[in-house]
Amino acid sequence: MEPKIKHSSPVVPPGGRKEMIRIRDLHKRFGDNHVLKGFSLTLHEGESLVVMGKSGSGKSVMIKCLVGLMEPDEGSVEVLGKEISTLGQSELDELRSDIGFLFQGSALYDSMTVRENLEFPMRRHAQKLGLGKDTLPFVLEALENVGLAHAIDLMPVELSGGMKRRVALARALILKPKLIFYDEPTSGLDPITSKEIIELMRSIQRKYGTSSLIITHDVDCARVISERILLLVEGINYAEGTYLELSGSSDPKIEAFFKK
Ligand SMILES: Nc1ncnc2c1ncn2[C@@H]1O[C@H](COP(=O)(O)OP(=O)(O)OP(=O)(O)O)[C@@H](O)[C@H]1O
Repeated sequence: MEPKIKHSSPVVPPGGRKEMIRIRDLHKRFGDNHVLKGFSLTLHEGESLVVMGKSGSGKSVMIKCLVGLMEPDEGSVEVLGKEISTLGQSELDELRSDIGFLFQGSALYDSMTVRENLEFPMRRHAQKLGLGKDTLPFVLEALENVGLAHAIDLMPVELSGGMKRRVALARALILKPKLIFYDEPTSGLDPITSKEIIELMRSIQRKYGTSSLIITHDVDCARVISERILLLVEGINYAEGTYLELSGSSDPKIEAFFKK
């Protein structure tokens, strides 16, 4: 029997869970290159949604539209109940403080210690968060969450690739964001380190109930971390379902994602 997979249709919230992200009928073109052709996505509160798509399918374009770095040609993009296209710069900045980002390459500041790297996003939002001068307890809690409290005074050059990724994860989480976006969280890591990062993402997800949007090519990451997977194919949300539903599909366009 074919698995039950939704094709190109918006998802009904399970049990009426709050919608943290709601994208509807998103279109984005660059000249003749029509990248997103009516893409829709819903992320519910506390959910881990994985988006998979081939290289060049428009995953980064979708994320940029989500955070207001790119304007959609058509469609609606709501994050935490706010329509992105209606927000001014200061409202966008405020919204971004509720979002944690873990992007490819970790992007730590090489001239700052681990502690300073973690303090950086806190300083930017200190007023909103009502933070005083003593950021150390926050930094320590964030580092303890990723098992790196002992590395607080090290420089990025002294860290392994996996440690850098863990520090970047701690930094993404230090403001206890409502939402976290992961873009290829395991790219460039060996299989054992990838597994460690995936496990950390899972434990943090459980501890804080953060809603997560994860972009990945890594099938193991998708299997372990996702409650739901959405496949972006030819500009639309081609299929969505659980890992088991999708990986058991005989549709060649779906099968292609799960072949090892
Ligand atoms: N600013 C831009 N100007 C013109 N074309 C762009 C721009 N940004 C993205 N594109 C095009 O949009 C398409 C989707 O790009 P995008 O970076 O979103 O792909 P992706 O799915 O994130 O790929 P990857 O997995 O390789 O990172 C590509 O054809 C790309 O060339």
